Amino acid sequence: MKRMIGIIGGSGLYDIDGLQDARWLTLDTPWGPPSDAIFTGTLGGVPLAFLPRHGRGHVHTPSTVPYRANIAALKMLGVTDVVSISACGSFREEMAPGDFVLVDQFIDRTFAREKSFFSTGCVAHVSMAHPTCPALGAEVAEAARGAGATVHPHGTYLAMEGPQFSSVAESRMYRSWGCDVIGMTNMPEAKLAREAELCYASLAMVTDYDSWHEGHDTVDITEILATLQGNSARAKETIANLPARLGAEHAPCPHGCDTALDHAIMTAPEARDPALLDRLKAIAARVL
Ligand SMILES: CSC[C@H]1O[C@H](OP(=O)(O)O)[C@H](O)[C@@H]1O
Ligand SMILES: Nc1ncnc2[nH]cnc12
Repeated sequence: MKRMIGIIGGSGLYDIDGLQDARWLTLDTPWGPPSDAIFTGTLGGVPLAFLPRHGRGHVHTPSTVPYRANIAALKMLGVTDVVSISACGSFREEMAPGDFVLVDQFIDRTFAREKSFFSTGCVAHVSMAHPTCPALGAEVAEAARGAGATVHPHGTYLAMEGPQFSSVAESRMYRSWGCDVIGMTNMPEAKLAREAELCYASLAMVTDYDSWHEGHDTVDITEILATLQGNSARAKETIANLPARLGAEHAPCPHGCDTALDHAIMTAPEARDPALLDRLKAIAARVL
């Protein structure tokens, strides 16, 4: 099938350069409108859709980002591969501000968000044992290295509710749990991408040492913004490198991202809610 790259831009990344035939598309989904219009076009001959996660001007808090609408809108546009770009704090000395981390595991501590497209009348359980696509992630990591970034190839991301940052005690606790980085937005985004059978990779840009590091100030937004400004050119170059690495064809995912719903739906056909099924067609038509 034809590939379409979807980029979800995090804090500090509200647009991208170099798209051909570019236009901002306003879309609606069965879960309401996404965070903003979606910037679509082609980059290096590959169709690409860019969505600023918080909206242009940074309107949505991590809790109010319409995660379901964002993933549904990308799926409805024909996106096959989602690359999530985020700012994060670091729990590791060696994951220093300015470095990039290819996140491949999550601990989800968010609690005030809708986390599934499925619901009463159509229940589904997808696997999140391996929450990101290793094949897509490997290309994203190389694209970032090609942009001159120091890239750590693995990382466990603690997803916190926010919007306040962690206390020193929380920061130490997450570190003791073995987490590598912390942010407020990759969950439920990764879960929803899996439900929508999209390959999903998360590239997190370290902006600070959160609040555990005795040799550094506790995290504050001024430090984060300064690091983000320094990093945005690298993030944009990473995106520019992606089409050549990924190519125009999306082969069946060797890790099964695009068949995640094969055995996931539990609800008997005769017990399914027709109104919910109607909405679910936007993301799960393949199995309904
Ligand atoms: C700007 S600091 C906190 C904010 O930044 C990150 O957002 P994103 O993941 O969209 O880059 C973090 O998760 C918080 O939402
Ligand atoms: N320390 C931190 N905690 C949560 N989200 C972040 N985003 C960037 N730095 C962060």
